[in-house]
Amino acid sequence: MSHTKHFEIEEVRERAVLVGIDRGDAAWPVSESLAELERLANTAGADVVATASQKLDTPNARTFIGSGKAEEVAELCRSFAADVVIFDDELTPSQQTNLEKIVPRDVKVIDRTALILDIFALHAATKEGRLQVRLAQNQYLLPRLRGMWAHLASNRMGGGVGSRFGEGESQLEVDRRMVRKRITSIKRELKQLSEVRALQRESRYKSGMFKVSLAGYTNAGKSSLLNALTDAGVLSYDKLFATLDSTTRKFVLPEGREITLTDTVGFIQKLPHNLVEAFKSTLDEISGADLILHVIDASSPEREAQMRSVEEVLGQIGAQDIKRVEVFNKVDLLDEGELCALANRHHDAIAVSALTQAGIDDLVRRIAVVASAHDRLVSVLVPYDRGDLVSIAHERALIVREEHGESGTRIDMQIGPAYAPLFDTFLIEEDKSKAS
Ligand SMILES: Nc1nc2c(ncn2[C@@H]2O[C@H](COP(=O)(O)OP(=O)(O)OP(=O)(O)O)[C@@H](O)[C@H]2O)c(=O)[nH]1
Ligand SMILES: [Mg+2]
Repeated sequence: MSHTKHFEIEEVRERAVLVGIDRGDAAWPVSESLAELERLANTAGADVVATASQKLDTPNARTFIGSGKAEEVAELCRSFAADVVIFDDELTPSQQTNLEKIVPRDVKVIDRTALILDIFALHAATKEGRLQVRLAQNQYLLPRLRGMWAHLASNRMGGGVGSRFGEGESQLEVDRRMVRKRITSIKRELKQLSEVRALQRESRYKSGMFKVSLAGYTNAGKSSLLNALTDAGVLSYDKLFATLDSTTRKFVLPEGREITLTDTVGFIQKLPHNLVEAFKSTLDEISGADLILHVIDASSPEREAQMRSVEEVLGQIGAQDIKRVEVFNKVDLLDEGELCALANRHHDAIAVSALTQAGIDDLVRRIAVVASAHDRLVSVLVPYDRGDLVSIAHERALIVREEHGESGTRIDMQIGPAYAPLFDTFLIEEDKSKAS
């Protein structure tokens, strides 16, 4: 696959030191958070050579960690010939500057947010995806711009070369203005693309098809599950954020009803706010769904905390009221006892394995139940010159009984609210007790 090659060819792996603070959070122990940061670093092309953490309730305003700890990190960089220090939380611009003065020259200091942005930039495949990443990158950059040309400023004051642009304006102001302009123009381009996407969604909506979105923590197996259901051939990868662009596939439920399934970008704890905003139109695929399959890696030790952070992001994008089914994936990695405990804790959930296909039928059945929850139960008599309606019934409804009589085809069926009105003129009777 060309994607794999891409990683092999460009591999110049950097040596990274990871730094986290221990806030005594039982749900996300610092060790787990750093383990995740290591996976992010690996995905971005860095190997972790050393790790440091410090117990702290609130970060140090100047250097994030205490100054003694910062010296220790600098020492680690020297001993392990590190190229980069990666902090597990977002640094303020001044913390970043101060830390860069403490670590050896040429060692970069970055944070989790910059790392995630980097991975997104590596994996963005469509025009919209790339624009969304560039928007988030520029928004991240804006407050972090420094007067890189500060040493020239004094020369400029005295006139001469380089002093003639933007009178009275420092290089920093020029840079900021440029980045702001770039942000505006990216936003404009994105707006046009999102209008196109909205139209596509609209036409899918008008088609009345039931829309299902797969959402969940990164690496939970959303793409694998879409592949298991539809042979979509979506890239699934043991890397974080393998999927950035949503893929929509048509899926036919066993009863014959057609629905759409959409794979989406994964979530992560401490997801940069800018990124959520920049990916708004991609995330609209989730907030516009009729049903969200919340895909969970059942084998992850951080499973419950991951579920909570997904719920949080779903709230941020206004998807909290959409019907949701929890799908525990990778159950092939659990033993009997763990499976029982899972079932006890989450009664309503479905356990599956995209790998072995276990539980996939249960999942499809559950989707079918939810898709038919708003159906009307009707009996109609369709005249023989309306074969078009009979086809619609076959494709979109759940047929209970079908008979060919003298004056037409009698169909007893469960049909969604989007299609039912088409049959109103041929209605014989309706069972209102089914109304939901
Ligand atoms: N053992 C096991 N591994 C699985 C299963 N489903 C997925 N995986 C593996 O988990 C990894 C992540 O799978 P993906 O389908 O790429 O996960 P994703 O949720 O789409 O991830 P992102 O797109 O990065 O958010 C891959 O290495 C898969 O092979 C499963 O049921 N069992
Ligand atoms: Mg994926």
